[in-house]
Amino acid sequence: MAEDPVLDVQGLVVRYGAQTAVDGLSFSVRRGEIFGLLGPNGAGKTSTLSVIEGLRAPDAGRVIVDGHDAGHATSALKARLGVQLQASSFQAELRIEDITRLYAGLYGVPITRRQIDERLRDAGLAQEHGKPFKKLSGGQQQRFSLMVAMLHGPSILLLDEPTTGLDPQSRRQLWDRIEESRGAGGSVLLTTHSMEEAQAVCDRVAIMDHGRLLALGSPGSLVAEHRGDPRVLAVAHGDVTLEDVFIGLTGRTVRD
Ligand SMILES: Nc1ncnc2c1ncn2[C@@H]1O[C@H](COP(=O)(O)OP(=O)(O)OP(=O)(O)O)[C@@H](O)[C@H]1O
Repeated sequence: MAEDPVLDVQGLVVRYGAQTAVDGLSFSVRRGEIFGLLGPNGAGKTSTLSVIEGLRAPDAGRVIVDGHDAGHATSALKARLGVQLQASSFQAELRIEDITRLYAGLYGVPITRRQIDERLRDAGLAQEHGKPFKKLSGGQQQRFSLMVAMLHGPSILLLDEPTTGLDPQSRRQLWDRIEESRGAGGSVLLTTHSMEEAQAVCDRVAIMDHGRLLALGSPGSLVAEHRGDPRVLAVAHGDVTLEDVFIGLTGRTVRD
């Protein structure tokens, strides 16, 4: 029998006044899976994440995170979620070892000085432990925020465009760390505009637009399934790629 998914989104609807941002979206993330939520600007990805995070109540449908209803943002729900904070959320002047202690306290995870050193070392930040957050490079800041998001051993990590703005080296390093978290039994839901990234790290992806699901499957299976689609062939240059499938299904029009 299939295991319960770590995240189950069923018939999700999110509205802002008269505008429907998410329009009956359903998908689930399996345990140990890296799942990519893909869509053009304004497709509804961030709105979906905000319900999963318990920041917004769904207007319809339901979201279950590791057995907990995200519609009731309880501490049990928050304990199951790892949310990567934006750089601007961290206290820029504080040393990163102190920020680590602070967040461990917020998450209710007792942490010793030695454990802080270990966490920072595992994130490749051993030399930086005494530096204020603002003195870290962009790649170091991303690695640090990923480490903080995982301090309490969440069931699923939510990463909203985790590698935007990183150089190729830092991007690869972050991919390695995302894959390591799967090795440790964790699950990941990430959004990205990089089809290369989706292809490299995601076990399965959902392509959405206008709040609706257009396609779901492994990157390889989506390419195989859609390689004969005239909309995809019309945009392909040579061998059909995931990006061709994405543009074929969502259209060439640039979104605001
Ligand atoms: N707080 C809000 N108030 C009103 N409309 C909103 C709000 N947040 C998002 N929207 C609208 O809802 C739609 C979906 O936006 P959302 O941010 O979820 O998309 P997205 O897929 O995350 O886009 P992007 O890739 O640009 O981050 C858009 O049309 C957006 O303008």
